[in-house]
Amino acid sequence: MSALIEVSGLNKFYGEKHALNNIEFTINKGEPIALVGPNGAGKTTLLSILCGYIKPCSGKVSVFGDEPGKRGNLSRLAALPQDAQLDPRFSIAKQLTFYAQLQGLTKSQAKLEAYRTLKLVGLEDSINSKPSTLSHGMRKRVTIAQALIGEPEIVILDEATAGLDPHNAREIRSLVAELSSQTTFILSSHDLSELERLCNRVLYLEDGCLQQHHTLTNSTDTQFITLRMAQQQDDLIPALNQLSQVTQVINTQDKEYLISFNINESEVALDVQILQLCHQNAWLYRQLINGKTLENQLFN
Ligand SMILES: Nc1ncnc2c1ncn2[C@@H]1O[C@H](COP(=O)(O)OP(=O)(O)OP(=O)(O)O)[C@@H](O)[C@H]1O
Repeated sequence: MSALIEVSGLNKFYGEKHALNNIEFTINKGEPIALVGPNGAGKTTLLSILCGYIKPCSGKVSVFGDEPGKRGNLSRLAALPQDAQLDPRFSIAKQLTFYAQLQGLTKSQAKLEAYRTLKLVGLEDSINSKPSTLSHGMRKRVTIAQALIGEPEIVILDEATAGLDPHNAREIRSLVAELSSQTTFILSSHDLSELERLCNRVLYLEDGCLQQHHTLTNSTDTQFITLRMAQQQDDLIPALNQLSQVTQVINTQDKEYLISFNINESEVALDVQILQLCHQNAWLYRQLINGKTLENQLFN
């Protein structure tokens, strides 16, 4: 598999501030990547370097085998900043047509491309609307359509669903999932459950350092069960600890328990035993997940 992005020994300073500290990772074609980290961790700085907006102080960064931002590669990578804005003066069709023309399409090709991308985000009926007549969610979808112009191979979406209602957020997630076979998405978000659903790999930045580098496959994860209850149950932890396969139970947050266990082939599967336990005690559970949630992978 060819690497689309290769980063090694990357450092970025803003004056005394060491914003990125010796970062190293590779992104291959067709694997959606999540970029996670607390405020000020260096996510925007890293994304800006990948786009070629700012230069690293040291290290190697290669995008499509070239320096980031190389002219010939500009249409191959699109980035949607968190605060992307539309021009209030022009219809969304005009704006997207203009951006498509900037990529070298003729006016008629560009119009078709504007229609194609607006259709992808479900806005083909609003094509002649000005941004002020659209809802916040619709405007966000227009900016995502803009990022998809010209079918870029890499699309960076910074907080693509922030501020959207659940319906709109779901539409965007479906679109990303649908396009992931042909487009490599890099998604930055504070919504870990969203990233968990969409991404195979996670880059976790903290204070400029790449702290963890996960692959979200369940194969390494089968020794954990995450149990979400309808109510906090004081008797639950002692009862779970009585089950012979269970090695540890952590109350990770309100009503959520992370259960570590050793598989014993001769016994009834642990998830079944846990459900029986809930049934016998009339404890209402909300969700049982085989494995750890992304949040628990990062923080527990
Ligand atoms: N232009 C700049 N000049 C000086 N310091 C900067 C500049 N841009 C970012 N920083 C600092 O570098 C660090 C990383 O900032 P960055 O914006 O990359 O973090 P982030 O992870 O994107 O944060 P957030 O989640 O809040 O958007 C922060 O301490 C920030 O204050």
